[in-house]
Amino acid sequence: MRRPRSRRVSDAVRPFGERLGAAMSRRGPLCVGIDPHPSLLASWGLADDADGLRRFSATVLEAVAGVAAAVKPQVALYERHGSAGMAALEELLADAHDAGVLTIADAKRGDIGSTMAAYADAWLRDGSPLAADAVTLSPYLGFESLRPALDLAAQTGRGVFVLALTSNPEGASVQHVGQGEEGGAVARRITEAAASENARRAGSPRGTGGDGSPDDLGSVGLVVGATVGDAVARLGLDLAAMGGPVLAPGLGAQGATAAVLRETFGAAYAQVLGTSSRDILSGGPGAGGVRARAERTLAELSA
Ligand SMILES: O=c1ccn([C@@H]2O[C@H](COP(=O)(O)O)[C@@H](O)[C@H]2O)c(=O)[nH]1
Repeated sequence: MRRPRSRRVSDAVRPFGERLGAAMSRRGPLCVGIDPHPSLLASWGLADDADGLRRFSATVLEAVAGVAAAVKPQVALYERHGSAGMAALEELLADAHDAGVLTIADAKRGDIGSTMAAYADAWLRDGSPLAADAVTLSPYLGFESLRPALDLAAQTGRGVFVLALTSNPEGASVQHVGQGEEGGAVARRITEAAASENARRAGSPRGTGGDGSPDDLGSVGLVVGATVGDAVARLGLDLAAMGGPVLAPGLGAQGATAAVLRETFGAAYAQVLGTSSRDILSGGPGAGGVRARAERTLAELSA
């Protein structure tokens, strides 16, 4: 039987950027990805079904609740189980909320405005069964097509992470286009659009506190992979001026290290939330093994 759900309304007064900044100051800059791949479920001795997802998710949450600033469930890995998988995701989102851990739904949504409003409603509306603290968005239909999500997130104290420079090698074929031309590369234009959005919402420049603490972050963040090498500098992405958090996947299984992350982001490092999934999750099946890997990753990111 499903247990009663928490209401999961936003705490109205505090925007996502502020809440994430506080969590990063308190716990450090780690986001743990919850990616229940079939191979991981098997190595944990769990069935590749909704019950397996539930047990996996609950163990990871228990393991990292006091360690990670946020968790990032990979929606596709719940969606592949249909409605039962999505119910398991709903439970994880509610449990994380109750445990005081911020949630970033990695759904990579993006569509024409009218449909975008429905995606926004699903992930960012108070009382929605799938409401998370933030959701990842794809700007391939144009940054402005994301308007319904940008507006609803601002209204409900939630956040978005817009794909700018993804961690996969194929991303460059789209995201680097325009480099050297007036206006710059696609990734730079997305970064500038996010900067305008954060500045408009704040009414004043946002950014880090200047003391290395993620103070006063905006609620519109970007996804920039930990594996992008010198592309941030080469394409002229001004992440400090962007003012929002930077979600950086690619640690561990995709080859990036904490040292690489520091080198890649330089002055904007205080805004960076490093995220790792498989490398930490392979510490299971016990919560202790997952926690140990999360603590090790956090120590490296905080060193
Ligand atoms: O550019 C991106 C955007 C999202 N991801 C997602 O992050 C995790 C990474 O998992 P690892 O096991 O740590 O490699 C996964 O859910 C991706 O879909 C990304 O890797 N890169």
